[in-house]
Amino acid sequence: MSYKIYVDGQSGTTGLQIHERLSQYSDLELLTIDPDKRRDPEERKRLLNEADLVFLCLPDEAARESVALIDNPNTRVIDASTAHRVTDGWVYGLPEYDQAQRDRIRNSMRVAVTGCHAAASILSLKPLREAGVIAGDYPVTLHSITGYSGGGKNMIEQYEHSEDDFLTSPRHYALGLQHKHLPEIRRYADLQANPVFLPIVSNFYQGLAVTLPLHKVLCSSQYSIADIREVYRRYYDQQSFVRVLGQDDSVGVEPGFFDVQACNGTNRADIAVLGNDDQVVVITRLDNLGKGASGAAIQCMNIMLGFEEDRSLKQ
Ligand SMILES: NC(=O)C1=CN([C@@H]2O[C@H](COP(=O)(O)OP(=O)(O)OC[C@H]3O[C@@H](n4cnc5c(N)ncnc54)[C@H](OP(=O)(O)O)[C@@H]3O)[C@@H](O)[C@H]2O)C=CC1
Ligand SMILES: CC(=O)N[C@@H](CCC(=O)OP(=O)(O)O)C(=O)O
Repeated sequence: MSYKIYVDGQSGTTGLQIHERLSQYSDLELLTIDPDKRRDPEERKRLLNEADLVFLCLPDEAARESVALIDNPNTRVIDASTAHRVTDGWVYGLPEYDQAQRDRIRNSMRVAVTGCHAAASILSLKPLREAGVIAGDYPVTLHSITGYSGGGKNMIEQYEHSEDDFLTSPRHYALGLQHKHLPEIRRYADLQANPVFLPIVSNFYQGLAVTLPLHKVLCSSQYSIADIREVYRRYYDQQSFVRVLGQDDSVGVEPGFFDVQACNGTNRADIAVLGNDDQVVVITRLDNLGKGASGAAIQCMNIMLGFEEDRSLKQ
């Protein structure tokens, strides 16, 4: 059977990448909208209801509008926006979250793909919470360094076509500590309070790394750095898109420096446990446009439609 697929927001950063990946599936029928009508609710409604599965690659408000336009009970939705990630009736699109998540995704009509910062944060936090290395009231701090494509078309335009000097250096943002990914991080890492989360956007196109400091005195029992690495190893043992870096693995091209862009072009997340037996940091990197957006969305589609999970995705 050939499924009909529609990408709402097909000309945006994430939409274009999903389209490109879908063009490798000769057994799917891609529905496309006339570019002049791409914001026309009537035309979008027609396509949304004709499709077996739709990707929403839109700002949050437009994603909510698309969902409201769907009245075909058989149309399945994969939403790349922040709109539905902690909404009842939606499944969180992170297959590696726990043992049951793939089945939840497979059986769902509504899947919300993770935020890019959130994916790296939750992949770091969940095994530690599950093993009891940190408790739910652990005071979590997260820093995320991201390429500017994370900000979509407008930010790409700003970085690539402006002469402004301030864009040449890294910029902290979300300074009110209320970034839109906090609700999903808090819920899926099962934390009692919001982490202190501070992202930093820098002058490179794509790639992201979240740093989680672990203060050993605050961890529930005395885990060595090797024990912590082992917790991740065991947790992600069966996951082809998560790699736990060993003590001797290189984390960057140049010794002593971490490479934020090493997962670019893949759907992989790398987790590095660094430091020493007194102080540990966990750094998780991924491609914000891959595992952080279009790659994750395609991975969810593969699961939902019964394809090989890694079809068209690089590890
Ligand atoms: N970039 C990234 O790394 C990530 C992005 N996301 C999320 O994915 C979603 C899309 O992001 P991204 O691709 O970066 O954004 P872009 O700004 O690059 O693209 C947004 C797209 O949405 C379209 N659009 C906006 N408003 C409407 C509307 N009312 N009706 C129909 N179409 C509309 C735009 O159309 P037009 O061509 O007319 O401007 C554009 O094609 C967002 O929710 C974003 O937060 C998620 C994870 C990572
Ligand atoms: C650099 C930059 O601005 N990045 C975006 C994150 C992109 C993303 O993951 O957005 P969604 O939550 O909508 O999926 C931000 O921090 O808001």
